Amino acid sequence: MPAMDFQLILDEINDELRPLLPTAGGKVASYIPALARVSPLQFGIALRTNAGQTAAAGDSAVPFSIQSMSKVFSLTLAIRALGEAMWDRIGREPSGSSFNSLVQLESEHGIPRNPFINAGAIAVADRLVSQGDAKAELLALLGRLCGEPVHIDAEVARSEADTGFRNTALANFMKGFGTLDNDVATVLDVYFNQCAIAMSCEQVACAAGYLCRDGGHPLAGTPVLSAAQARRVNALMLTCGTYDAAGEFAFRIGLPCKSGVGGGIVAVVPDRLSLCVWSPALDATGNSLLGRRALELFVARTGLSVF
Ligand SMILES: NC(=O)CC[C@H](N)C(=O)O
Repeated sequence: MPAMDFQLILDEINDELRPLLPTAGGKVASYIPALARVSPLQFGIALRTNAGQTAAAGDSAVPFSIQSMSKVFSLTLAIRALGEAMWDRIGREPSGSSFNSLVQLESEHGIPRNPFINAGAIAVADRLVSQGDAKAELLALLGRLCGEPVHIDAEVARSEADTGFRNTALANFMKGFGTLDNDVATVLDVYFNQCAIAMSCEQVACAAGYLCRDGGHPLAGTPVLSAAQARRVNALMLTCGTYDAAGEFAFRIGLPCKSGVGGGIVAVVPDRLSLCVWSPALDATGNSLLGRRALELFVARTGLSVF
């Protein structure tokens, strides 16, 4: 099989989608004021192969708010620290509900369906708070994974905290059920700050590289997770990573994906490559509209999919 020209493929996707930016529709996440100010007229895509080859197009070097893509990395830290015990109070089923939904928590006794909906990620943040300085550890992990320092956008973090009424409700509700060990304000501070980490497509594509390498560090090769743990994170990304659009993503794209309301989507082709696409305008399920289209085009052009 001839080697694929990934740079050409990403250039073609950028050329095809960029002209659609003004008319494609979708909306930037307006419930977080600092995100509402981001221009929707941006599109970037980047990938890194297991051989270390990189390709990138469009606004691939522009840092953006990684938002819920951070949940992959916080889950990774928690699995590293706790192993199987990580799952004592967090489920592994798709929710079929929106990312910030409260509705299942009541009948399910405060146990969040999975670690990628907000409730689940807040419960993961609680586990990390019990382990030490969660914010510092997350920044250190991401910095090591992409080989460059990353930082928290303080304005976005403040904005999230100022308007995080639903997340505060989720955390209090879980605290009432005994799902959280630590105080709500401390846990939410970690959650809001992890969502406010700023990274570019190129950095995220590199950082997620352990998920297509059986858990091996993308730059150093040392284990970040075991192969079995990495496989499970990928399974959760496929089934739960894009919330109530996860079935549609599996159907149309067929790759483990994790989205964020900053407009980023990180995707994994196991044993092959990791990629990240970013465009801030979101569809009704909170997933990047053109990001999804870009992944569909990528899979159609390359034939790469887990199915
Ligand atoms: N889907 C997301 O990216 C949601 C993250 C966002 N910070 C929130 O809590 O609402």
